[in-house]
Formats: sequence, C-alpha cells, structure tokens
Amino acid sequence: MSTTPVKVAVTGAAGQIGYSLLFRIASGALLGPDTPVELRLLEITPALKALEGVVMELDDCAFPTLAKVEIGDDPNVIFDGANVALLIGARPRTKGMERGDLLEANGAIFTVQGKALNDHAADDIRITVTGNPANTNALIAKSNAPDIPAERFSALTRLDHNRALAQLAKKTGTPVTELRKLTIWGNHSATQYPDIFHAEVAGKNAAEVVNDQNWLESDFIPTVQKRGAAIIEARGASSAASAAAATIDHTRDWLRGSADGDWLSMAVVSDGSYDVPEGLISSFPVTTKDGNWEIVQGLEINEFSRARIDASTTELGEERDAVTALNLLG
Ligand SMILES: NC(=O)c1ccc[n+]([C@@H]2O[C@H](COP(=O)([O-])OP(=O)(O)OC[C@H]3O[C@@H](n4cnc5c(N)ncnc54)[C@H](O)[C@@H]3O)[C@@H](O)[C@H]2O)c1
Ligand SMILES: O=C(O)C[C@H](O)C(=O)O
Repeated sequence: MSTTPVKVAVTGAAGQIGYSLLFRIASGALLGPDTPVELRLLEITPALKALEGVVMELDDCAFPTLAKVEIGDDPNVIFDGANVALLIGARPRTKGMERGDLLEANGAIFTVQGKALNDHAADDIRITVTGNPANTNALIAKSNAPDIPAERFSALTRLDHNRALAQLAKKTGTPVTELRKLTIWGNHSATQYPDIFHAEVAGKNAAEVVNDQNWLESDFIPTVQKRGAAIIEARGASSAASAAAATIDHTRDWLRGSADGDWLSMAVVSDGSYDVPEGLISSFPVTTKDGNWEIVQGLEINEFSRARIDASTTELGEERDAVTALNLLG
C-alpha cells in the first residue's frame, strides 16, 4: 500500500447520498485497495452532530484503506489540500419540482465552495458536482475558481448513463457488460438526451438491434429523463444509493481511465464540440485517462439527435442566464 493518503473532500456528508457514499470510498471503491484515503467531510453546523455519528460508524468498520477523517463546517478548512472534491451538499427537490427550481436555493453554496477550492485545494484537484442542478452548480463553482483549470470541474450524468444502460439491457435481454458507447447529452434534467444511435449491444449497433422507434421515443427516452422524479414519487425521497454509486463510477473512471473500446457520459466544459455552446457544462461522450478527459470526436449526429441535443443545451444556456442574473458567476 502506498503511504500518502489521497485527500477526498465530500460535502453534504451527513445527507442521504453521503451515508451510502462514504463507506464505499473508505473501503477502497473509489481509489482501489492499495491507496489510503483521508476523508474530509463538510456539513452545515446543525448537521455536524449527525456527522459525528457517521464518523463513529466509519471507525467501527475498521477499513484498512481509511487513514483519517476530518469533519467541519468551514470549506476553507475542509478543502485544504484536497485532491478530489465530491460536491453533494445541496437541497434535493421534492415532488412536483424540476431540478432547475433549485437554482436559487443551491446556487449560492457553489460560489462559496468554488472560491474555497480555488484558494485551498491541491494542485491536482478533480471536482465532481452531484448536488442539483448539477451542471449549472458546476458552472458556478468553476467560474468562482479562476485559478483551477476549467477541465477539472465536472457534473454527474453517470446516474442517467447507468439508468439508460439498465433500460437498454432489459429491452434487448443483454447483460450490461455487453453494452458499449451509450451517451447522455446535455443537462442532468428532463431535457437530457440518452442516445443509442452510436451504442453497441454485443458489438452490433443498438438502434438497429432495438429497431423500435416507438419504444425509443415513447418509453426509453422519457423513462431515463424522468427516472429521478419516478424515484421521488415512489420513495418519497430522491435517489441516494444509486446516486452514490454513480458518483463513485464517474470519479473512479475519471481518475483511473475508461475501458478500451468504450466511453462514458460526463458533464464537462464545452469547447464547442457538436455545436454545444462553448463554456457550458454539458454532458458528452468522453474517454478518460489518468485524471484527464477527452470528448469523443467525429460522431455523426442525425436530425433526431440534433433536435434533442439542442433542446437540452438551450436549457443550459437559460440556466446560465438565470445564475448570471442572480450574480452567482464569478
Ligand atoms: N446528479 C445526480 O445524479 C443526483 C442524484 C441524486 C441526488 N442529487 C442531488 O444531490 C443533492 C444531495 O442529495 P441528498 O439526497 O444527499 O440530500 P440530503 O438532504 O439528504 O443531504 C444533503 C446534505 O447537504 C448538506 N448541506 C446543505 N448545504 C450545505 C453546505 N453549504 N455545505 C455542506 N453541506 C451542506 C445538508 O445539511 C444535508 O446533510 C441534492 O441536490 C440532490 O438533488 C443529484
Ligand atoms: O431527480 C432528482 O431530483 C434527484 C436526482 O437528480 C436523480 O436524478 O435521481
């Protein structure tokens, strides 16, 4: 085992997602079994007592990879020296809300945290935003952290990607291990576009294998787009264990690399690829290696896909305008 622990900061650590996430990170699911981890956990002051209880449980697991745990309510302290930051702490939506309704309530959190990351995180920091509305919160954090390279900020669309894989596996009667090259485009919202036109099912083109436009339009796409709301409706609370699993998948694959012959969906800063306006944090097909990502280039986008990508990136532009008006961009 190497000796220097990797410092992983987690915000909203006493929340629902935190309760699933921390134990998996501590057990090596993020960085592997040979890398010690120091957890640096941020909460608001009233939640610190509950967080102490979670830390007692972490202690009681005696995880060999857990080197140290620090908790606190000051991002300037908790982000000090952080190599990885998982920004989860934010209010979840409740029944009847869209994620964009949280912009005003949650946006301000990400100005403060962006500045604190800028001033205190380690030079190799990688940031994953899970708290909603995730894409625009990542944009806010990025714009308040001018010294951190823009490509170090990302937002989570891996949960949508995993949901789409599960739906495609069910439809085609194929294990998820046989599925490749699925893409979530755009915003982590009801406008996101899960794209199977380049995906493969056991090496064959997924759209051709499915060969069912009605299922694609009336079942697959809306099911993935509205899955978060369906879970809130059924559970009375937003997804937590699956969101924690996706946060780990996203960040692990970013740090440790995507599989050969496949790609991932990550919301990252647009360089104008696929006509997504430059500067928006939008979901793309990406490959990753050693903590860097690259947008997959050269995919042919048909008319059906074009309209849906445009609808979602238009929404992202509107969210950017809204947070600009709220003075949240640095
Ligand atoms: N991107 C995704 O795929 C995805 C999936 C599921 C949930 N989410 C979002 O993740 C967020 C967290 O969900 P949850 O179910 O864990 O919610 P939760 O309410 O159970 O926990 C959120 C925690 O964040 C803390 N918090 C609030 N403000 C904070 C701040 N300024 N600094 C640090 N901590 C702060 C709260 O005290 C609370 O403990 C929500 O915004 C939810 O919508 C995103
Ligand atoms: O839908 C939500 O509000 C929670 C989360 O973003 C999800 O997709 O499950």
